[in-house]
Amino acid sequence: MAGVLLWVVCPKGNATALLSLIPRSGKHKRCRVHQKVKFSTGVSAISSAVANPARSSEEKVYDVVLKQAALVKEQRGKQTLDLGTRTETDGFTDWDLLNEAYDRCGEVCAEYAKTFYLGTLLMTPERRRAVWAIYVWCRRTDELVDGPNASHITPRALDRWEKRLDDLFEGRPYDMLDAALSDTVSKYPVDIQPFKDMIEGMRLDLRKSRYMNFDELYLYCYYVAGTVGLMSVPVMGIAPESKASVESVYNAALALGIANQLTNILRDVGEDARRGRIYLPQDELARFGLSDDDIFRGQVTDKWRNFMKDQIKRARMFFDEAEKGVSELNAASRWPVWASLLLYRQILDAIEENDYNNFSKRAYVGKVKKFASLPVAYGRALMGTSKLF
Ligand SMILES: CC(C)=CCC/C(C)=C/CC/C(C)=C/CC/C(C)=C/COP(=O)(O)OP(=O)(O)O
Repeated sequence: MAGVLLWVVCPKGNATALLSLIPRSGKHKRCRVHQKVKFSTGVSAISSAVANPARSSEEKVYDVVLKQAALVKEQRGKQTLDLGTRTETDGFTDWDLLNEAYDRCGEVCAEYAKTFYLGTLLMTPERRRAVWAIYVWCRRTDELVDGPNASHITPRALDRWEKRLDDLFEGRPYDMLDAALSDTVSKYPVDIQPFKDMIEGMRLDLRKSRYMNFDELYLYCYYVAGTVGLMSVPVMGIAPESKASVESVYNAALALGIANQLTNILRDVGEDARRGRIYLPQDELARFGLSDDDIFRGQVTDKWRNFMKDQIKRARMFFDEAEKGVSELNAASRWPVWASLLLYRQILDAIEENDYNNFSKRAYVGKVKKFASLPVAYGRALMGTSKLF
């Protein structure tokens, strides 16, 4: 996921430091999305599900959204989370060791996602370290297929990673980083499904290098990035004063993951093609008179520009959908989310500024723009709820 939240301003150069921590391997791409109902999002999936018995990826993913929302609602019904009262006899044994594990997660987050890390410092200490633990697990999972050992990764290795996940959810962590997550999932209404789905995304990436249509791509994006949004909401928390439905907040979180992944895909078209991978809907390429060969050739033509305009428009629609939900989060969680959203969204502007040459020019947001976004994000975070209900 790279970046789960994490992802924010994660200087690429820091990647190596993480490696020591993480089992590595192949290379995959995280998210992109959509089509069917033109520029649809999860919300529209409900009505289309009724009309169409053959369920789309969005409809299937929306079932997961509903399940996650139900868990949070159940938790909201209870008083407050009982945090910080663990003793040395329950669950994971040693309190000091657990604190050390969380600190290590924080270090990893600080190393790989600096801006996001800074934002987490505004959260309550309990939420902050829970976010770090989730971040680190996603990072490690991503590294399985995206790190230096990626070429050695097999479906069996992913099965073992999933078994480890089951164990940590049952309070049997394998190592200290798992122990931090194990503790987090015992305290917050975090469900295992999005974690399993992220592993499924890694499996998909091992066996698939083409996506026939947006529906297939959407599912991939959900697996590798939408899941991060679903994992984050229970920890970030919904503002007590929010009048939005829990489902709509989850839907916005899902949309942010999808938007980020689509952006990531559009930015990395050339890099992916050099690895033989095309994370763009084949039917949409054909509709614009483009084929795989055009991607491998890497010439920016008018056909390509028109295709890209359409793809960027879709990614922005997912960002728009996500923006509606940020102000429903707990006040202290909004700033890091806004900051990362604004920064990632600007990558789309950078692709335009590069005249759609995403074959040989990497779109990036310069330091000045990055820093200029931070006060904007802060200002938006101060604004209250609610555009969602
Ligand atoms: C909007 C609401 C209600 C909640 C927020 C919910 C959250 C935190 C959603 C974020 C989901 C997320 C961060 C998905 C990961 C997306 C992604 C493509 C990360 C890319 O990570 P890297 O591959 O490290 O990125 P770079 O290649 O740009 O370094």
